Order: sequence, then C-alpha cells, then structure tokens
Amino acid sequence: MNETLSGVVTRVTGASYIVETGDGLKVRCRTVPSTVSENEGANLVAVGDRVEFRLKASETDMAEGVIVRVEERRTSLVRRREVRRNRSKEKEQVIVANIDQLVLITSFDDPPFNSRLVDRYLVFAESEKLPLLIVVNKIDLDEEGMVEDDLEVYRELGCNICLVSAEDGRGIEELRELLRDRMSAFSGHSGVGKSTIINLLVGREELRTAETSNKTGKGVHTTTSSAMFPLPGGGYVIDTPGIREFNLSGITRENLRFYYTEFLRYMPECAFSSCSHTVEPGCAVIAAVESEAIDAGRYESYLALLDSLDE
Ligand SMILES: Nc1nc2c(ncn2[C@@H]2O[C@H](COP(=O)(O)OP(=O)(O)OP(=O)(O)O)[C@@H](O)[C@H]2O)c(=O)[nH]1
Ligand SMILES: [Zn+2]
Repeated sequence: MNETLSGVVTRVTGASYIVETGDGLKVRCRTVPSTVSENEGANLVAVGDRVEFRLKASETDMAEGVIVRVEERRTSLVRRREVRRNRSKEKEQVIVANIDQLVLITSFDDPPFNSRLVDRYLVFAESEKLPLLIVVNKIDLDEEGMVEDDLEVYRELGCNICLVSAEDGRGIEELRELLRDRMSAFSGHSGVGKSTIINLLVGREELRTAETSNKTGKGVHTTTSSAMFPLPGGGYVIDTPGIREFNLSGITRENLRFYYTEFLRYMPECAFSSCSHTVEPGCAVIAAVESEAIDAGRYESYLALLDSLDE
C-alpha cells in the first residue's frame, strides 16, 4: 500500500486531482502539507504535471491517493497577470505543465481561415519558445485547393502545417503521427471542428466524460479547467480554453518585433537600434516590405497587433 507510483495529472477540480498512470490506473489524489514541489513560486499542481503519489484506503469506487512530490516542469503555460496588479508577488498560475507543442485548429471555411489569429498564435508560441502546429480542418470544403493561397506565407516561414478533414478523414493519420508521444495543447476558435477532431483522435467516450465534469466544475470556481486525453498511440491531447487564456500580456510594444521572426534578419540594418518599424526613417523592415521580401499581410498584422498593445 505504501509504494510510490508515478503518473500524470489529467484533471484539476478544486483541490482534487485525477492522476493517471501509464498502465491506465486512474486515481483521485489530494496534496498534503508535506507534498514536495520542485516548482517554486507557482501553483502546486497543474494539468500535465508529473507526480509521485501513494495509494490510500478509498471509501469510494475510485482509487484514492496522496501526492508526495510534484516534479519539475519542463514547460508551463501561465495565466499572466497584469504587472500593475501583481505588485504583491503573487504566485504564477500555471494552466498546463509540460506541453511539447501548441496545436492551433483552424478551418478552411465555415468559419473562414483567419490569418490574424494564426499570427497571434505564432507570436504567442514564439514568446513561449514552444513549437506551433497549424491544423487546417474542413479541407473537404476546398475542392480547388484554394487554402494554399492562405498558407503560402506560413509555408515560407517554415511553419508546421497539417491539412485535415474530420468529415472524410483526410490527413488524420498524418496528424496522429505529429501528436504521437507528445503533450499537445489544442486551441481554436469556436466552430472550426476542434471537438470533432479530438473525438476522432481519442474516441468519443473520453470527450463526453470531460464535458460532463467541465459542467459540474463550473459552479465551484475551479481555476483550471483544461482537460487532458490520452491518445491511443501514446501522448496526450490537452483541450485548452483558447487564446483568451493564453493572452498576450507578456508581449509589449517593445518586444513584439522579436516574435515576427522574418523581421529579425533586417532589424540590424534599421537606422535606429530601437526602431519600431512603423514611422522611423531608414527602417530596413519597411524597405523589405516594399521590396516584397517581407509579406505585406504579415507586416499589417504586426501593425494591428502593435496597435492593440498597451502603451
Ligand atoms: N465540412 C466539414 N465540417 C466539419 C468538419 N469538422 C467538423 N465539421 C462541422 O463543423 C461544426 C463545428 O464542429 P465542432 O467540432 O463542434 O467545432 P468546435 O471547434 O469544437 O466548436 P466549439 O464546440 O464551438 O468550440 C460541426 O457542425 C461539425 O460537424 C470537416 O472536416 N468538414
Ligand atoms: Zn525598422
């Protein structure tokens, strides 16, 4: 009864954590004052954490345990607070730990492909030093291959792109390969087919379970509501609440320029070292836009995003 087991936290509901082991055991765990954390200054347990736990006598149908140690996080997605509001050195709120990649689900149409949204995610992924996989769903609606017009700029940037149709199954096997043995955080705008894709990948039962507990969780002020699903071939899909959770508040008017990676090679040539690439004379980025070395749409999205950031 006292041996230590290890597993991954797949759900957080208040102070109760579901931990799953590699061989399919699901245990409802709690922490105790002696629980050791290898992550200082952050919340004790988040979805995606690797933990050591001990089983204890259970009074319910479900196995129960106590978390003895939370392992150091390789990566963490943090709910950022505004700096002004965080004078009191509050702890970081980690939403998901140990993510290997971000997966943005978009659709060719219905809703139409949204380059601005892709650009926001690219900035976010770059600032978090996480790879981004762009999945374009509903390619069954694209008989003429028009999506390539939208994707050209992202192909040139060297982005990871996967075209799929949850409707007719195209590309799903390729997507499975890209997800195998990794922890992937999914997000996307409503209606792009994210739930349909996750259902296909993990099996219907899993998602239905998640939806039920999400609903019951709503009334009790849970701070973390990401749901994590094991993939049959190994790895996990984490269904995250979307860009509003991963907000860009770590991005400032000063650092945004570094996250448009195609600007980087031109920036040293700008006349002013602090050039914002907007109005300055001798701006090499603007010159590169004019000579079409930098995509005009991407530059416009930079200006729009810059505009939306606080002074
Ligand atoms: N034509 C087509 N329709 C699809 C495809 N995948 C999903 N849909 C449809 O798109 C609609 C939205 O799918 P959902 O899976 O509910 O989308 P979601 O992204 O989870 O949206 P929310 O639940 O609002 O977050 C549904 O009517 C699906 O049947 C696809 O590959 N092709
Ligand atoms: Zn410049």
